[in-house]
Amino acid sequence: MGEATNIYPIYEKMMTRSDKEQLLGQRGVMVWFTGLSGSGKSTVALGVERELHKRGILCRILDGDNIRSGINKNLGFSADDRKENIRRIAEIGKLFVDTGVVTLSAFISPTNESRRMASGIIGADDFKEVYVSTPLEVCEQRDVKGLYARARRGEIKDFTGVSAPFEVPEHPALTLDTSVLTLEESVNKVLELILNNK
Ligand SMILES: Nc1ncnc2c1ncn2[C@@H]1O[C@H](COP(=O)(O)OS(=O)(=O)O)[C@@H](OP(=O)(O)O)[C@H]1O
Ligand SMILES: Nc1ncnc2c1ncn2[C@@H]1O[C@H](COP(=O)(O)OP(=O)(O)O)[C@@H](O)[C@H]1O
Repeated sequence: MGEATNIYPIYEKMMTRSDKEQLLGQRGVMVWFTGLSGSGKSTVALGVERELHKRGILCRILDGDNIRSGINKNLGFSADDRKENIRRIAEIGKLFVDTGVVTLSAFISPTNESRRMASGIIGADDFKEVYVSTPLEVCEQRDVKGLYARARRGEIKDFTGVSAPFEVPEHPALTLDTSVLTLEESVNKVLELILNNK
């Protein structure tokens, strides 16, 4: 176990990213949503996916439903586990981007350090950070899953925005406050970001 010493790269035999992008007629990119629970990351990502699909653009959403319940089901919400969660998501995302797929990631990713790591794994040119800046009070009022109420009662520890930190992104490509923008407006802004990424 440990070091993979007997593995030899086969990359020179593989079709390239550019071959795949030509096949699909599109460019791979990672749209990295970040924001509090309930801010609207998944809802906006779903809207974007639907619109891309209509335009014949292949898209993949990575979110808690397919990552935290699968490959990352051994991870919780300590600072170390969140970091590992993001690292694996970025590595998986990179595979999709390298296949020419428009990839949408919808995780809180609460720290600048973890988002920097994700950008480093994927490559800064292919990494578009979208900060869903919906205020905590609005997210808490929505309380889609009833988790804020439980966190306030002390039933969930280290809950982002309540008892664990969220660091505001320093230079996002886009900021969306879903308490001000309609869903359609947010979706259109993300679409514009993707479609202008030539
Ligand atoms: N302690 C704590 N803090 C924050 N969130 C919690 C916690 N426990 C469970 N949940 C639920 O898990 C979802 C966040 O998971 P993420 O993988 O996006 O978080 S992170 O990026 O690793 O910080 C988040 O879902 P979303 O609402 O989709 O963001 C919560 O429903
Ligand atoms: N303008 C809006 N844009 C996006 N979501 C909105 C908007 N207005 C209300 N919502 C609601 O806010 C909630 C956001 O939840 P979700 O997308 O799961 O957030 P996250 O993935 O960030 O945890 C959904 O119930 C959604 O219907």
